[in-house]
Amino acid sequence: MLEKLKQEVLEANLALPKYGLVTFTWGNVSGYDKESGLMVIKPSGVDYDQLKAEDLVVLDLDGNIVEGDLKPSSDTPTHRLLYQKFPNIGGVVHTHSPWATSWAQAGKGIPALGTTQADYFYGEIPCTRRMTEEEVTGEYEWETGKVIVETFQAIDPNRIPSVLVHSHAPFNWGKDPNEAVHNAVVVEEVAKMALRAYQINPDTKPMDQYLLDKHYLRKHGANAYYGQDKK
Ligand SMILES: O=C(CO)[C@@H](O)[C@H](O)COP(=O)(O)O
Repeated sequence: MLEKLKQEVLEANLALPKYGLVTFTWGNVSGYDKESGLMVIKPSGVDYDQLKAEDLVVLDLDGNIVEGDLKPSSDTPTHRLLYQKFPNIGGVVHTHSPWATSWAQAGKGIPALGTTQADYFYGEIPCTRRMTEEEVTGEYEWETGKVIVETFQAIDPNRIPSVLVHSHAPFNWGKDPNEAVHNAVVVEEVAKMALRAYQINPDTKPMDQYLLDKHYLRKHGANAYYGQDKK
């Protein structure tokens, strides 16, 4: 199981430059196996074209390294907390993809303006509040996870599998690393489309609820959870 998860995480990290989501090493993907309680994440600062399965770091959700010689991604605490707090997810992606990061820097969520977003997100992709000086100077990456979880108190993370961290960049998730990367690509695309829509028409309004329902619920079902559309 762990070797399979490592391969999935390796391929998902290699997909980041392939889809234009990263510059240098500004991104990381992890995967989580609920049965073993172990996660696998990219090592910090390693170029994607140098990355090998044996470089990946295996940890438990308390942050204890179980396997791997390299330093885990600096964002590991954020990934850990999302796995602890968001049941059903098995993959997390963090990038500084430029269009979505522009919305995060502006402190604005991405409204659902069209069916491209509605096929993956049941509404607006939210932006967190600003982090306090105490949070930033404290256990920063852990506190980043806490601000994300706080943002989802009234939002179902299964139905909106992405967030923009204010003044930082997007975090995305899914049932596995591959789906998390897929969602990260969609966020970058809808971020670009939304900004252009507002440039064309500053008075652009969010899409109608009936159209959002049609596209999201047709694809995910009324009680969809990752990997198990409830009938
Ligand atoms: O958000 C940041 C830095 O602002 C990090 O995500 C880096 O962009 C990647 O860090 P490593 O995964 O290489 O530690």
